[in-house]
Amino acid sequence: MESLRQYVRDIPDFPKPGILFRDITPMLANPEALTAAVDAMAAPFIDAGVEVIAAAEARGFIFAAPLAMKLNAGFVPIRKPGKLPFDMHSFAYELEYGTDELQVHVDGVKKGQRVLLVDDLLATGGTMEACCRLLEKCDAEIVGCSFLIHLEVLGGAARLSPYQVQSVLTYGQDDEEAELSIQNRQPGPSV
Ligand SMILES: O=P(O)(O)OC[C@H]1O[C@H](OP(=O)(O)OP(=O)(O)O)[C@H](O)[C@@H]1O
Ligand SMILES: Nc1ncnc2[nH]cnc12
Repeated sequence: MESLRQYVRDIPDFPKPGILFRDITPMLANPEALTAAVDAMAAPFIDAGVEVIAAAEARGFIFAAPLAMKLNAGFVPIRKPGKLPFDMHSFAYELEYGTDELQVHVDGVKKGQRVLLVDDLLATGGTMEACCRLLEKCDAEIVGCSFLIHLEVLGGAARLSPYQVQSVLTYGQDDEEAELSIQNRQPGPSV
């Protein structure tokens, strides 16, 4: 599965200075890589009795619908303010690069339904923690959280410690340091 890494492009200083952005658009553009990513995100939960996939917009949606179809589950959108038309639960949270708020319809998930939460990437965990809080307000049973990418150094997994957290690609301290040193390297003398 490490071969999927070649489809993740690193963009320094996006969307703010100091952020190393992990751009998954090359993976999305490749049919084999996209299929492999969805299959790997679903695999740990194939026999988990998942009834609903829930995910936050926008990048979470990309993986949520194919995972729902693969696991024979429904899909419940978690959206940013001003998008949902019916009564909703809300939760405000902090991001790696800002603050935001998420909402879900009060009847999106029924009491006791088994929900798998999905997102492209786990950084600080603020987004996924907000999603978990929203589903707890619905009295859902959270089966786990499935990510394509986990940025370990940002400590997001600890915020999700009550739940089973799975990721396909993990970027640790060594990856961050190696990539930062490449970005900072000065051109050497030509020989
Ligand atoms: O673990 P965290 O620190 O919360 O960061 C991870 C979240 O950040 C990104 O979404 P973003 O809010 O940038 O929105 P987008 O999906 O609309 O691009 C990403 O898709 C995750 O949802
Ligand atoms: N470093 C990062 N790269 C891509 N998406 C992100 N969302 C939060 N942090 C991110």
